[in-house]
Amino acid sequence: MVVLSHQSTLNQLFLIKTCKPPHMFMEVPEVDLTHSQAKTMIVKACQEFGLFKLVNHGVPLELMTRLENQALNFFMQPQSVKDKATPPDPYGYGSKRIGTNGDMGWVEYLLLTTNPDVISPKTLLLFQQNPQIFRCAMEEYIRAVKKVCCEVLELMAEGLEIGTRNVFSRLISDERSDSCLRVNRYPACPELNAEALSGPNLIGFGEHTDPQIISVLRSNNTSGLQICLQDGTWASIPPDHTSFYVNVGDLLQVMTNGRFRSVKHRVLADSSMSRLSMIYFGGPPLNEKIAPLHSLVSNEEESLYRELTWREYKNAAYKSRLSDNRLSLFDKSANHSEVNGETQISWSEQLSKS
Ligand SMILES: C=C1C[C@]23C[C@@]1(O)CC[C@H]2[C@@]12CC[C@H](O)[C@@](C)(C(=O)O1)[C@H]2[C@@H]3C(=O)O
Ligand SMILES: O=C(O)CCC(=O)C(=O)O
Ligand SMILES: [Fe+2]
Repeated sequence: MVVLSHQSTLNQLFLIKTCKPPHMFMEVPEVDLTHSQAKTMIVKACQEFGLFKLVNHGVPLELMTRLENQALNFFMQPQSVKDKATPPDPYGYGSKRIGTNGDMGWVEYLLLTTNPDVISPKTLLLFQQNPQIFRCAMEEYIRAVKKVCCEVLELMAEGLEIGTRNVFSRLISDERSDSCLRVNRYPACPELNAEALSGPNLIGFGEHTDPQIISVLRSNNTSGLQICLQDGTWASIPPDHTSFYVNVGDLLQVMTNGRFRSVKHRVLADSSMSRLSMIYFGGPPLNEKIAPLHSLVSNEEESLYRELTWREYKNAAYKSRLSDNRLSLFDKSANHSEVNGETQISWSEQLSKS
């Protein structure tokens, strides 16, 4: 058994008994944003994996590292200083606790809204040393990543042969778009070293799908991200600090009527290197009605999901545990399913009763 230095019960919570996959998963689809066939490659990847690596995206490495360094400056402060920062509600600084429903991970993070009006006073208190430099780095990064995100969403619409090119991107470019930026730091955990190849792993961020439309992730060169493949096995994604990994979120699965997979993913901590990731979560305005697009549904019977607003879905998601299947709430077939002649009470019904 792995003996963690502090031996706290808390640490035990983060251990899972899977063996580390021996190899990196090298079959992750790679899409060159400037390639003439990018739209076809994106659609294929989103159907098969729900994730792809994006290269030639045009965002300068310097912009990424500037924000990364600002975040590291923040994380390197003494814990007592960080603990005085805004607790995540949901925005702010958090450590080990993810969300408010009991999920824990070997991670500390900043969760920030991308809406500049909301960024201002409260969040800026987090960055005591030089708030303006942090703010500037963040705003420039968000502007660049949002542009890439919209380009990708337009290629998705084209690839799916939906007449309206901006059917997805308009939801993110809308000034009321409810998007956010998360910066996660997974500290190295040397205590894992002894049994690194066969022993249990340390969960940095437990398995989940992202509730929004799309997520654009950039990390340093430390591995840890894994996706769940269609056969249920976990595959380790090779890190690349110059590229983005783009993954499908729940709302995009709904809008594409299940053609795109909102991919289940998780992060494992490393014994020797800390991982720093920055994820842009593209969400629509809160009042936006989300439903399968008509052009992707041949008749009403084939529509897999009922209509929802992002507000409704977000509220439900934030009441759920990380690994819950939140989409079952809006899955027409799952809600009142009968198994062996008995009506199953779905997770959503349990939720509304609680
Ligand atoms: C346990 C939770 C954390 C989370 C809100 C939730 O109740 C379920 C979804 C979680 C998630 C996953 C993707 C993003 O990291 C996130 C910001 C989001 O929108 O949904 C987190 C939420 C969070 O950390 O507050
Ligand atoms: O930190 C990472 O690499 C991924 C984290 C993640 O999936 C999330 O914050 O939703
Ligand atoms: Fe995620």
